[in-house]
Amino acid sequence: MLRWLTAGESHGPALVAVVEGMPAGVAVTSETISDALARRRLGYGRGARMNFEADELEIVGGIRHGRTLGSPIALRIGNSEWPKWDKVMSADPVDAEELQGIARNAPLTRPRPGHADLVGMQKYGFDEARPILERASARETAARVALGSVAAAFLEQACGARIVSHVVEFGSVKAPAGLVPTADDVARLDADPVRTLDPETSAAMVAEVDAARKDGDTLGGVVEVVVHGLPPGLGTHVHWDRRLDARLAAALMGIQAIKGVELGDGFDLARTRGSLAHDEIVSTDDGIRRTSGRSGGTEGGMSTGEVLRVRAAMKPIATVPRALRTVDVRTGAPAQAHHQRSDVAAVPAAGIVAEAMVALTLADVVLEKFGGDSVTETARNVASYLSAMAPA
Ligand SMILES: Cc1cc2nc3c(=O)[nH]c(=O)nc-3n(C[C@H](O)[C@H](O)[C@H](O)COP(=O)(O)O)c2cc1C
Ligand SMILES: C=C(O[C@@H]1CC(C(=O)O)=C[C@@H](OP(=O)(O)O)[C@H]1O)C(=O)O
Repeated sequence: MLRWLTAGESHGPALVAVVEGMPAGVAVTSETISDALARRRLGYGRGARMNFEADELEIVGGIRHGRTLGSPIALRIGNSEWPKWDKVMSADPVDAEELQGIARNAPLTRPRPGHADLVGMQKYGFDEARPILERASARETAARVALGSVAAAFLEQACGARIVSHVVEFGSVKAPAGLVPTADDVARLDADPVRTLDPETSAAMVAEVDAARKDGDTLGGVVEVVVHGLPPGLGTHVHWDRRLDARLAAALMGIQAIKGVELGDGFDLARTRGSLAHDEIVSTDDGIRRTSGRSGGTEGGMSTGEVLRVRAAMKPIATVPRALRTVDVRTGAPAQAHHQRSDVAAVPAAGIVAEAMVALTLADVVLEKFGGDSVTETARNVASYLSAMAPA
């Protein structure tokens, strides 16, 4: 079983991530993890911070000479913003005079609708939003992506599964239906400003972001994560909380600003007659297969062995430049929500985070089913299961 945890604030010294339960022998280097971190910074619509901040990766433990050791893997991602925030975010008390005149220390008393500010202050007993937004911030997703890159390496080496994501909706622009990327499309998708397959759609999405920025507004969208090469039978029909689709939905819903998840054609299936909604089963030279992929690669809470396809809907960024109505919690008077530098949209980045969450979820499920103290052992167990599987 895989256990993992992240810690750290958006403007603190660093993010920290630990994963425990990863088998030994997984080939992974600083480059594997740094490349994943760099992919998360891509994407049209992100704010200034993405340009000047670097994710400073340090592998603290769990990997030696490019292979996991089977011990907990501990990663540190330094925030290069830290020197500007060392007083405001200091762990130890700072003299009031030292804080005076630091503009970024001004109390944030005008909570943003759609962010964690207000309810976080109410629940945790703070009179301003800084202590809440620091952890609610999706800066934390860098730590997940770092861990996700290790999980993705394990999946590929244990069972040949490869993960890719793409943007299928950005604001009101939709990618043409039926375009499903292969694992070899990753470089092409990463080179596209909005990580979508169709060039015309890409241009329209870029224009949509430009229009929102010009209007002082923000956007959301929908990303799809696609996994090729998963074995059938991950997850189970016997317990609600061990269904693969339920676990994927929870993992994706656990990403900041994700408000909807669907497996395969999800909500569209609800509008379709049964005769057209399901994936018919046929016998082929390649064994028993499905003729289509509407279910998204799960039936009865188990992977079918077909392509896994899961979508996540991201709401528009809450820090709207054309600030929304709120209340100044100091005075109770009507006010405009605070607005500092922010993303116009982060949909392409959310796709990379979604890949990481899917990788961590699938790695956990694969380890539950196949076990293994080394990745070689896991791979052997997968091969043995597949060779004995019937009917096939
Ligand atoms: C990659 C990524 C980047 C984000 N960037 C911002 C941002 O710049 N400004 C903002 O207000 N929200 C941003 N968000 C969304 C907030 O983190 C999120 O809305 C907030 O934590 C409240 O959580 P909730 O939307 O799930 O209710 C981002 C989310 C993701 C996944
Ligand atoms: C820093 C990241 O994303 C941040 C997520 C975020 C939010 O409110 O979620 C707000 C912004 O931070 P800031 O207010 O400091 O500009 C984003 O830049 C990152 O993804 O690395």
